[in-house]
Amino acid sequence: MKTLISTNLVQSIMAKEAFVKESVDDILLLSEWIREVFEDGGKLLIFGNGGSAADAQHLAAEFVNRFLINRRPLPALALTTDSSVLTSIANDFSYELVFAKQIQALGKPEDLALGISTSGTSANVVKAMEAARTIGMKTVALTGGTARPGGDLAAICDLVLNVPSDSTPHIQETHLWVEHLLCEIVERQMFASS
Ligand SMILES: O=C(CO)[C@@H](O)[C@H](O)[C@H](O)[C@H](O)COP(=O)(O)O
Ligand SMILES: [Zn+2]
Repeated sequence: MKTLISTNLVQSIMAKEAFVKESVDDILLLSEWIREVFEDGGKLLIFGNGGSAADAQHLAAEFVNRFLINRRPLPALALTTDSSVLTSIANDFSYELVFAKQIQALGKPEDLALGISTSGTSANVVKAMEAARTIGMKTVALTGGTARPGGDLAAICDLVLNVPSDSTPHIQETHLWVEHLLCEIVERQMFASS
């Protein structure tokens, strides 16, 4: 088990290193887009399944409450939290529409849709991105994979930050890392006095 621990740790670090090597410019670009959305009166709408649903909620909480700096609340909403909305859409229509219908209800052109999917192929995330595009929102995906980087989301999003790994847990660990990093960059750019 000690070998498993050290191997797992090395592979997790390698996933993050490979991601940064490929995507450092896109991380900075996304931080600029998020800052612009907040400064221009828009909001983040964030969604994903399973562990990525937890990420969506985690990230929204960092922006609405605070990350490292006490400052005004920033508008970010996870589309994964209202069980009445989620179950009624899934029950009456299909699970594929649970995020898309919320995007149609809440999304404005000045908003940014942030979809989180380790495969890039989850149909409900894809349909939400299509809905966001129709509204004229910026569309960004955090994804993973090596054979088809970005999966189905690659073709329909304005920006895809892909973790070049085939391990779902290590992709998720990298997503959480970059989500925290984005919070730190945006907070510093908007609120740090020095
Ligand atoms: O957390 C994990 C696996 O580590 C799972 O809950 C995982 O998020 C779920 O299987 C998701 O449904 C996977 O969806 P996606 O990342 O491919 O869009
Ligand atoms: Zn997980």
